[in-house]
Amino acid sequence: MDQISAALDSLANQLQQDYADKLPVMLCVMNGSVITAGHLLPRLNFKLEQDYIHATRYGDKTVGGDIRWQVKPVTQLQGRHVVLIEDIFDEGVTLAALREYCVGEGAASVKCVCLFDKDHNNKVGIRPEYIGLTVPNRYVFGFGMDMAGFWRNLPAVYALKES
Ligand SMILES: O=P(O)(O)OC[C@H]1O[C@H](OP(=O)(O)OP(=O)(O)O)[C@H](O)[C@@H]1O
Ligand SMILES: Nc1nc2[nH]cnc2c(=O)[nH]1
Repeated sequence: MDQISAALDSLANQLQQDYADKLPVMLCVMNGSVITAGHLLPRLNFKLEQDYIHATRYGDKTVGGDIRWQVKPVTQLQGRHVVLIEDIFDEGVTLAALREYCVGEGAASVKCVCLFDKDHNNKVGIRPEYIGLTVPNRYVFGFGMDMAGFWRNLPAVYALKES
């Protein structure tokens, strides 16, 4: 928990430096990022707009599938500096789709702040601009991330037992 807290402080400092004068739209990527966003946003003391976007590809599974779009943001992204708030960067498929969507909506810039980066090389190519901590290449849950739909509420991060 101390490590998570320190990582959130560091991410907030970086965002503070880069976005204080940009009136960004911070998009919480539902569902997993709700806890990350809830801890990160109060650490920022500049004017911003907050909204959410909901795309998912894991559902109750531990392996990702096709992206399912659930909700697109109500806030107009045209000409805006968009910051996607993510809990975990795994293969990068979700982030690639989210970026493409925001660029397609005419965002002036799109960057991503992500609390956890999973340690493996099977990534689609893009990376979040701001990363908090690295987690091992295991299915993890807690701090917003689910285990078969449950345990998002755990205050720390746990790894599923390897079979
Ligand atoms: O880099 P990727 O391999 O695409 O995986 C990362 C995505 O997976 C998780 O969402 P998930 O689809 O599990 O939905 P959830 O947030 O509702 O749990 C997480 O919140 C990211 O959005
Ligand atoms: N809960 C959870 N969701 C993910 N989405 C992509 N990787 C993961 C993971 O390790 N855990």
